[in-house]
Amino acid sequence: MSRLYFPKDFIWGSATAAYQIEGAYQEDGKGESIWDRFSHTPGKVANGDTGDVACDHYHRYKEDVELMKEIGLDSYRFSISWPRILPKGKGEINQQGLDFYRGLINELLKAGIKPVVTLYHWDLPQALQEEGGWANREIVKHFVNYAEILFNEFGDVVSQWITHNEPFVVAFNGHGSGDHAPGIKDQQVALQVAHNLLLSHGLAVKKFRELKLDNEIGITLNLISSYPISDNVEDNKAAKRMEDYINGWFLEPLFKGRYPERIVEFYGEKFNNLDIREDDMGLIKEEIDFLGINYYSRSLVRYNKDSKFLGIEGVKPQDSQYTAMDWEIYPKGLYDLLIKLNQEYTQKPLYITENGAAFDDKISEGGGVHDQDRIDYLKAHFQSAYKAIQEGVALKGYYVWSLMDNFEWAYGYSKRFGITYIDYENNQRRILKDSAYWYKNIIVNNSLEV
Ligand SMILES: OC[C@@H]1[C@@H](O)[C@H](O)[C@@H](O)c2nc(CNc3ccccc3)cn21
Repeated sequence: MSRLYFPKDFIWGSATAAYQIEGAYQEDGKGESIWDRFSHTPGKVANGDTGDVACDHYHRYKEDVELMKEIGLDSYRFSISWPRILPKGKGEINQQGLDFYRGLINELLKAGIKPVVTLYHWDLPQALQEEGGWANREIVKHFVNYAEILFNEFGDVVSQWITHNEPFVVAFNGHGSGDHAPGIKDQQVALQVAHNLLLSHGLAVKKFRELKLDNEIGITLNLISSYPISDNVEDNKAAKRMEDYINGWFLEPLFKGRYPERIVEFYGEKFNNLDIREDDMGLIKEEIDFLGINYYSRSLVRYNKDSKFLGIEGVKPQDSQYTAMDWEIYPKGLYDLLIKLNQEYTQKPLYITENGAAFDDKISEGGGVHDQDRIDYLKAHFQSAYKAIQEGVALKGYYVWSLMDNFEWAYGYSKRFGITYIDYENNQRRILKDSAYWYKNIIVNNSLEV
């Protein structure tokens, strides 16, 4: 056996999001979010699950920081709930909301764990949705107002800020397919939402720079590596369209100040109808300090002239392994993605802000949770990250999704991504899974045994 040693200042962390773990959905002045509304709408979430209680993190955050300390995390990535801070999305500030996050951050700092804050992880205040939400360009100033409140409140204790988590999902799952809140099914709206999200990101970064804070700011994108099933021209073009659809639509504006031409042509009138103003692309391209990457799996495609989705048909190799989300396990895709980002987009610091897998974890008779499949998944992806670092990619940290099992959006509590098991039938009891103990050893040694 040999050991792969990561750079001495490499950051090992874990990540969560407010709506997925906090619960206390109506407590201490919190306003309604679009996910409160969506999850309470019959038929939207598996088994009628909601985030009303979730992991009850709102009341158990001190216990949860103790878990992070036991695992030995260097850093913890979490999101702040906009409606906890501004119940109506704007106007009056809810001091109890600020107090909760102050308490959490204080516990993290006492434990020597770096707080990394995601400003927006999908839980828009419902009151803003009722004014059009992300489809209404007015939202940009409300987001910047919200961000400025947090920059001023926590700018001296937060290590890094992430403006948005996965604008692709907010736009296309929330406003295209409609399987995420607010459940709109309109590609034209989805494209406008994507643009307004990017614009809000750029203006929040601009505000951050004006405040002259000495921490860092970036954005997190869900990115894939896209491969053709054959080397024929049409399959290759289909794979490129897939990459432009998921990756390019956000990477190109953020780093090159333009939308990817291939897909712009495909969108045609829907693109021409967008409200894009003269300075927008320059504002979106405001320089960031790092890029966050959420990687879970690859995309393998073939051209299908009858496919209404970009002429693309997904392919699932029979000899591959799959997670409980039916996502192909493909660690090489992480390596290929990191190399491509370094070569084609940025040499800025990169962080894996999410990587992990859902498996059907069970509590064993001995009381432990033996999730060897998750250990194998993480080990293979850590090896891909290591290889990319060895080849010069400025990968500075890795956040395992997730610290604990949680509310998995439209899947409710049916999918478990955590390195900590949540026993929903037993008062949300926390049980560190074998993967947590395995991860602890990686962190202590800052190396991977292979
Ligand atoms: O699905 C697991 C996590 C989810 O719990 C996080 O909140 C979210 O940031 C997240 N993003 C992805 C990757 N992107 C994705 C989003 C929706 C559908 C399919 C993939 C996976 N995950």
